[in-house]
Amino acid sequence: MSPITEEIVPLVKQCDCGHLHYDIPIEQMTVGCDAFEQLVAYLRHKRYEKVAVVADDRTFAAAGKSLCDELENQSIRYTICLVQPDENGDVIADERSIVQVLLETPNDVDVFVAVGAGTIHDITRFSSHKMKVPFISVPTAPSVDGFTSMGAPLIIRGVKKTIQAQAPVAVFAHTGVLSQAPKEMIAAGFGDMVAKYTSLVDWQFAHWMADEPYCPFVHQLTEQSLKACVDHIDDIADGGEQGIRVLMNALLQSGIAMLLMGQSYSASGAEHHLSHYWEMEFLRRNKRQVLHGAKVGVATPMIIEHYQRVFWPLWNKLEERPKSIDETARKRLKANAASIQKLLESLPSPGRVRTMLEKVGGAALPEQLGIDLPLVERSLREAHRLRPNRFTILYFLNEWVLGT
Ligand SMILES: NC(=O)C1=CN([C@@H]2O[C@H](COP(=O)(O)OP(=O)(O)OC[C@H]3O[C@@H](n4cnc5c(N)ncnc54)[C@H](O)[C@@H]3O)[C@@H](O)[C@H]2O)C=CC1
Ligand SMILES: O=C(CO)COP(=O)(O)O
Ligand code: NI
Repeated sequence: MSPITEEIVPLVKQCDCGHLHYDIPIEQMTVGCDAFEQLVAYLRHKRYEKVAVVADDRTFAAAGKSLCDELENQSIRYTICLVQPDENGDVIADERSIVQVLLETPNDVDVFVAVGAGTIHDITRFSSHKMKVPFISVPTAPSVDGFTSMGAPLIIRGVKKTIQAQAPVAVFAHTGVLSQAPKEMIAAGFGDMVAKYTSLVDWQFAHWMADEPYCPFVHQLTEQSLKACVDHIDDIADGGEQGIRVLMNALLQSGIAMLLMGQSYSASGAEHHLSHYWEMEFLRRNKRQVLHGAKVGVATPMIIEHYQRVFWPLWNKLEERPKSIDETARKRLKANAASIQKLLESLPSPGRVRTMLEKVGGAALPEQLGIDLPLVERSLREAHRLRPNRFTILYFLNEWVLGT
């Protein structure tokens, strides 16, 4: 166990929110410079003899090679699958990558080891789950909060869908590898955390307005991770060991929060839907991908702005638009009016979020990432449809109030 899971497990047992919480299958979580030695000891302890390492060219160079050397030295049998990039040079968590992993993995494998960032993890998470084999996580960059979650956001026939699969049985994050990761990936990890400002607001709103399952403990875990990153923004911007540890632990904890719900409510709201929409559009246009955390980072202040400029004035006038929402929704809005107002007021200003993103070396505006204004505007009208079962303020605004 790790300090994170040691603290969380007993608290989950006490949680009385009334919702099912998934068990945390993660037996060991190491964030340190001896991560690879610990991984080998774990493999021995579990008697995992046939290991399938999944990486891509870059993550193999960053960590896979030295990990495989260690396996070799310890006479542990392994195969390597280097997932191929697409025509644009991007490794994508899609059908082709999954089939490659399934084809290149022996049927009698004991355990998978995902050596990479978010994409390699999701490919491995899904493939290992389908083969009914556990997987071990070796993050190569603190770029997303998906290492410990159970969902695999995949591109299937060009559409980004999240399929619940499995969480890793152990995580071995090498601090030496993480601090050598490209600076943009560290900034992206911070962006994925900043996105929790709006995802948590959307989640709370969804609970009040649409009775979506909600858990205050999971909310608190996520908020705590966000706060740790904001409080240590200078360390994260420095890129030193202390900042990398804070960021990585926050990302791992937010992933566990998702895992507990078996859903990404806590970590992914309208800002993520914009990002997914842009990602799909870039694939259609054959444009090089932009890091997930960079996209959700710039989408966060945009969503805050949109809620303040569009939702708030309309919400105040809902009484004058009797046809726009039904009676149940109107009653719920009335009952929660003060809380919703407080919730929106709790959000930081868009300017403050942009300043934070810039401080860690990230982009603050979509155009800096090559996301043009017409695409931004279209996504604000349509992105919520990517997740028809995920209620957000954007969903409410577009489907219930404006009827777009
Ligand atoms: N499962 C979940 O709950 C979550 C999944 N995600 C998913 O994760 C994906 C994005 O993952 P990211 O980590 O942003 O990017 P990524 O995994 O696509 O990696 C981007 C690039 O960075 C390279 N890279 C990774 N580590 C490196 C290192 N140490 N040195 C040099 N290059 C390195 C990779 O080879 C790749 O070319 C998206 O598909 C997103 O939807 C994001 C959050 C949560
Ligand atoms: O990126 C995520 C959390 O940071 C999860 O995204 P989904 O909601 O698309 O699974
Ligand atoms: Ni994310």
